[in-house]
Amino acid sequence: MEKKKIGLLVMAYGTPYKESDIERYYTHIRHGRRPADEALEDLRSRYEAIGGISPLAQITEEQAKALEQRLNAIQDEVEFKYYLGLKHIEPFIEDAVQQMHQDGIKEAVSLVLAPHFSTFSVKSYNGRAKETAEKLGGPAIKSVESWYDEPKFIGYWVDRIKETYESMSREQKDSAVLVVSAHSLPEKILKSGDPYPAQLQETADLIAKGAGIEKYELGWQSAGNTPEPWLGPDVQDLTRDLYEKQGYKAFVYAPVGFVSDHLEVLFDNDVECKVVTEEIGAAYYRPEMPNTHEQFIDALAAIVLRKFAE
Ligand SMILES: CC1=C(CCC(=O)O)c2cc3nc(cc4[nH]c(cc5[nH]c(cc1n2)c(C)c5CCC(=O)O)c(CCC(=O)O)c4C)C(CCC(=O)O)=C3C
Ligand SMILES: [Fe+2]
Repeated sequence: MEKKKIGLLVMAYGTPYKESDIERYYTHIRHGRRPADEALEDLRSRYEAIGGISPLAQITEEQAKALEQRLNAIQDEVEFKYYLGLKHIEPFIEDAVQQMHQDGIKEAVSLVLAPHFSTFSVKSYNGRAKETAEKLGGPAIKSVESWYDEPKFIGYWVDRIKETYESMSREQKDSAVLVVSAHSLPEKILKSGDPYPAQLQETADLIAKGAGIEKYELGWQSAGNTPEPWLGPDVQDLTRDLYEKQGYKAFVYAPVGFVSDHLEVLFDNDVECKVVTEEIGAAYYRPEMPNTHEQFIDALAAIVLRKFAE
């Protein structure tokens, strides 16, 4: 008998596919307002600094494929079929839902490739998916809201961080600090009781406990360039501040709000934070991002199956 097909809607931020996509991508992020030339040039130069374009598009696709494969390997009741839905470039979330509908998919599970819930990010991804499905009359979508405390996801970071500390000299290890971070958001999210900061704190506590790390700090990164206040401390400022107050000799960055190698990590951590650690003469460490690591794909599979069974 043929197995029932279940849509696996994998959603992610999206990135320009080529240099000439940068302008329309940035315009989409800005809700249709074209960025000023200077801002556009700034973004272009950051992509330039990480090799011209981001590896994110390819990694996202590989993650979705690996997750589909894993889900179909660990159960044989249904067949999962992945659909990629991006926030700021095609295939958009709406395109993916439309495709599931056309393919006759009646049930789907949606997952955002970002662990922490916020009204700014995950809520809008899931909202766009559900709204499109309602308009079309299907599929029925079960949405994962957050997975910041999934044991296998925590386990991924615990293992990477342990490996990192084990690679250090005794002297570094004795004066090292772990900086756990996520993308900053405008401070106004706090007024509506957004769970985002508390979820990051919990991820950090779980990872530190698992890795047996006592010295760790929460940081925010990649804040937007707007006049309103954003959540802080920013990871660069935090690095300087920690060095001045505690004299740490090694900084280990775990940007756990992200799951792939992309601009925010390859530039905001690997270039910008590194500039600061070099300035103060401290060692810079940034463990590998989850990408398609087996342990991480396993974590995602567990999360999807649990949601599907609800
Ligand atoms: C919460 C959050 C996540 C994590 C959750 C999730 O993944 O959803 C995330 C991820 C990402 N953000 C990314 C890229 C960008 N985000 C921008 C701007 C913004 N992000 C915001 C929020 C988030 N962003 C916000 C509130 C703005 C300001 C918009 C405005 O109100 O104006 C801008 C504009 C220029 C700039 O500010 O740098 C760019 C280029 C890339 C792709 C990198 C690549 O291409 O490799 C990724 C994975
Ligand atoms: Fe962003």
